[in-house]
Amino acid sequence: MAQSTLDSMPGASTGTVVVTEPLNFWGGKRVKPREEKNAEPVFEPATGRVLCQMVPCGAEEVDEAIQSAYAAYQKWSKMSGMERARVMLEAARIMRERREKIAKLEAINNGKTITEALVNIDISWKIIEYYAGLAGTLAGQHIQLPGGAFAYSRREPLGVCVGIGAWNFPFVIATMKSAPALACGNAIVYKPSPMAPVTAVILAEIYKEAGVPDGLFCVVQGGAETGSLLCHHPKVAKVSFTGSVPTGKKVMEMSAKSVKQVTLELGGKSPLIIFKDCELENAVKGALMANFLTQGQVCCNGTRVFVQREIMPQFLEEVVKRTKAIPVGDPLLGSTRMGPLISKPQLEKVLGFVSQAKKEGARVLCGGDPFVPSDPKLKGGYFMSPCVLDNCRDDMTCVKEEIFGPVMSVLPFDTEEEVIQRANNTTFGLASGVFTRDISRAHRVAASMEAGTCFINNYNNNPMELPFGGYKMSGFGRENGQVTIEYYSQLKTVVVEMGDVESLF
Ligand SMILES: NC(=O)C1=CN([C@@H]2O[C@H](COP(=O)(O)OP(=O)(O)OC[C@H]3O[C@@H](n4cnc5c(N)ncnc54)[C@H](O)[C@@H]3O)[C@@H](O)[C@H]2O)C=CC1
Ligand SMILES: C[N+](C)(C)CCCC(=O)O
Repeated sequence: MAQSTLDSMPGASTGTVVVTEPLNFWGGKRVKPREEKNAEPVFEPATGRVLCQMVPCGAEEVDEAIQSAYAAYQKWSKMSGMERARVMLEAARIMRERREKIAKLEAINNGKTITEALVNIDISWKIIEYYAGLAGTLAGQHIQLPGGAFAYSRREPLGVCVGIGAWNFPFVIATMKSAPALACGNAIVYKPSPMAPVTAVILAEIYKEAGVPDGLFCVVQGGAETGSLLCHHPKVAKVSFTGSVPTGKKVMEMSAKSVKQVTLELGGKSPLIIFKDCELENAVKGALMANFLTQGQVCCNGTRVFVQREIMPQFLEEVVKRTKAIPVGDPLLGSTRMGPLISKPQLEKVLGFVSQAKKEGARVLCGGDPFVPSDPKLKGGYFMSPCVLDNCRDDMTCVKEEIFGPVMSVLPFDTEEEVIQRANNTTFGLASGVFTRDISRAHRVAASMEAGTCFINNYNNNPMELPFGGYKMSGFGRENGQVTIEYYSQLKTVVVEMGDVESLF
């Protein structure tokens, strides 16, 4: 029964799927909600139809999940890195085998295109493979001390970690948090976004099938209240959060009460700087990749596109031509390149940013309107046409705030010095990008960016080998890459005396 939603995927099309199985997972199985009374409908963004009910977990359920994770942690943390790696590689293999079904369910729940969803699932099994590879390498140091004494350090897990995720990359975020956590010997309780609750439990089933101890990866459903129960629970050692800045601050505050470690992956308003000596075709493609993946709902998007004045006309002509040509529609069709936004309120919020931009003097070169696809079943979907805004100034709302939708703001600049200053004039600092053929300038600009990533001559290329995370209010801590091991483990120093104790007393 557990896998029936997934098993129905091959024949599923937009507007047909209803998910009825329980979406919580602990103790090695799906768990029905204790009471249904606070159930919230989850909508299929492409149709506006109800996909399933999300029933938030209360205090007792959260505690049950955490206790189950703790029991699993006791077993898992005693296994060697190589033993853990073997189980994780099996999980990666199963995930790869089911990639198409998982991608379909992800696209149905999130609205991203099937083409992108497949890339997301492929990133996910690669993340597990990557951390499986690191699991066997975890080690401490041996340090010699006077008189034959010595010390060594052990890299140990933290215990039960909590992951709280956003709705834009539901499966990737669950994997990005769980894979390094498990590689280091931790257990993890994961809370998906209430708007995208259906695929985290598939990940739980895969880990279970691969052979992790029951409880090692738990899923609890819920929103702010359930999230705050997790952040306050005394048995939780660490919280890794992906989402908005205001919620990130709350998570940090709550976690501070019991001194839990925190990783925050928050929002952005990243600059993409295009110099006149760039390869224009690539810069245009880069600007589209920086703005329109997952309907523009990506934290590291380069939404402030600074273009050197001399090439502005050519850049705009090309970028508008290509933006207008983006096929918007049914996310499950292979030819679609943009699906619906996550929700009606999100669509309204993004359209609101476009009208505000117009009021403040920006010019809409294309898009920015609600979009009704010709297919009748998509009439109730949350679609909009991708938008390019020209005539933007640094003080406009659309240039200062994270829109989280398919809206690119284009700004002219004259000199390198000026654009660096303007690019950094934001409280965010997640990513940045530069297009130029001048190799020295590229590295000079990269070094000047107050951001966790700088892409040179590309954008949004974030493979799992590379640390990902923010400067300034975009958060702290890193995900992906080798360094993330540091964020899911701690060092114990063991000091060994080989002679007699020299006492001062
Ligand atoms: N930069 C990013 O990665 C993201 C940015 N956003 C931005 O945030 C806006 C709002 O979207 P939301 O999904 O509501 O973001 P959010 O930051 O409120 O939610 C993210 C996660 O935190 C949980 N959460 C909410 N309140 C909590 C609390 N008090 N304690 C613990 N957990 C809590 C949510 O249930 C969800 O799982 C979006 O319109 C977008 O602009 C949203 C998601 C990701
Ligand atoms: C793009 N990716 C998958 C590296 C980050 C996901 C976090 C986010 O966009 O909210």
